[in-house]
Amino acid sequence: MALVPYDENLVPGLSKLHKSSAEFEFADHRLRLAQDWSGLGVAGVIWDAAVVLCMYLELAPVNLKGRTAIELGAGTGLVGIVATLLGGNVTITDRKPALELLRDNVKENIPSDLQGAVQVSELTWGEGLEHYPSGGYDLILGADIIYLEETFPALLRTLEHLSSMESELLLSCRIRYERDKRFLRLLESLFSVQEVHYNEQRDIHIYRAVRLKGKTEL
Ligand SMILES: C[S@@+](CC[C@H](N)C(=O)[O-])C[C@H]1O[C@@H](n2cnc3c(N)ncnc32)[C@H](O)[C@@H]1O
Repeated sequence: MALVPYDENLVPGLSKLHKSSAEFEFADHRLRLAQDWSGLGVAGVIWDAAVVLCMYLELAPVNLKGRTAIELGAGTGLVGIVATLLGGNVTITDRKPALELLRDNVKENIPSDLQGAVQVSELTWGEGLEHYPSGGYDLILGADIIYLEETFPALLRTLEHLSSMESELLLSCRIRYERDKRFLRLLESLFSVQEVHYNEQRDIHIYRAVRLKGKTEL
């Protein structure tokens, strides 16, 4: 449950200019995450999709215990941190500029006995995928990562590379534009996609996807 959920409506205002922090309570832990809009833009703040995905992971029957998970486009790392606290072995990823803040947030919010269950690493969609095990993750997580049409083919390639027939993909997002729906249709070329949750207050959808049998080519 979020103690002080991030309010996206504040972004166009003063909060844009400053570094700040946001507090949450998830998985019986009090979390305090640093944000840095001025330095990192969209990667430096916590989006509603992340908060709603954490609520879903905590309350819904998503089993993380002992499972391998990877978070894509993690930004400040809230989802990956909560997934680790819920028992997952989690790789939290984003582009290089976001990694310093991510590492700081992981260090601050994951107790020392769980630090071995989490790693932060660079992953720009579609690049250097050979560094990540093909089909190597039980759970692939992404909050508010469907928004740049030019990244859609690389994002889909990344999801294909990371997933096996047994993997589960959970994507949370606000549908802002037609192009967001276009990505979901693209996703359906390789995955069976189902909406499993809608948070009306925050207008956030969560989609669960599993690989379609026999579909391996883009
Ligand atoms: C809207 S933010 C969401 C951040 C975080 N998941 C959240 O919900 O709070 C989008 C994230 O996707 C990342 N991103 C955008 N394009 C990317 C790419 N080509 N490869 C990897 N990450 C990317 C950004 O760096 C940013 O962290």
